[in-house]
Amino acid sequence: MTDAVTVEDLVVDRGHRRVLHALSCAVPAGRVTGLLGPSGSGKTTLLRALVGVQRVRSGTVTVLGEPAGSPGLRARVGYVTQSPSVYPDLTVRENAHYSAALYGRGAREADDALVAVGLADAAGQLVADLSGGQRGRVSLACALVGEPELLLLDEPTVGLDPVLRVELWTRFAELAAAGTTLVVSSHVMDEAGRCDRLLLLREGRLLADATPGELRDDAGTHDLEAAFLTLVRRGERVAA
Ligand SMILES: Nc1ncnc2c1ncn2[C@@H]1O[C@H](COP(=O)(O)OP(=O)(O)OP(=O)(O)O)[C@@H](O)[C@H]1O
Repeated sequence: MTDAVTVEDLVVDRGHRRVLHALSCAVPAGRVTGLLGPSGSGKTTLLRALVGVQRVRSGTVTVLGEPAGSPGLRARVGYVTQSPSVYPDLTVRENAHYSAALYGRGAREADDALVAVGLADAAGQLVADLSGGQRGRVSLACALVGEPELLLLDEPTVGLDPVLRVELWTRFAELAAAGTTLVVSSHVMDEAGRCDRLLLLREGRLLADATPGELRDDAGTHDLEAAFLTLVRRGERVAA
């Protein structure tokens, strides 16, 4: 299996503090990789480094064979930030169609993206009138419409009800099956089981790079949250 992303010895400082400590990892192509870890562990910072918008102190980040942030990657990498990047004074459909135009796609792709995020019925509504969860889904639709090879999603399921969460994870699996590489950050461990591979971050260090099954076997528990805690405690014992 080839890797869509490789990170080697990545060091990032933010606000005079070291946020990523010589982090090395890889993201397999055509799979859903979960980026899991507590709040403040460095998930967003790592995603920003993959997009190429994060100032890095040292290390290398290679994305789809090119250095992260290379101009040639702009149309090949989609990034959905935690706060929705949408136009509130446009309707849902207008937002999707505008993004489609930017990516050289048509109205059909824009409408398909709205169906994929469950917003077809809200297409005529102004984004300003939507709930936070709905706005997040408009943002996701705007990234999907460009059909990027690598899709980076920062906590895309926050604020969504359980039905929508399951539907979106199903959609992520479908995208991966069609060849898209996805990196999905979350601090909800019950979502970890839906990923093909997991990168577990804690305080800017990689605690584990494994499949959910490997993690369960290693920690001797079926519960991924418990497995994560076992790894944390093991790390603390080693450090002590
Ligand atoms: N703009 C900034 N300036 C200075 N420090 C920052 C900035 N943004 C984040 N940090 C710090 O970097 C560290 C990692 O933050 P990051 O946002 O990457 O974590 P995260 O795992 O994505 O958290 P969350 O799940 O809460 O979004 C934190 O200690 C945070 O305080």
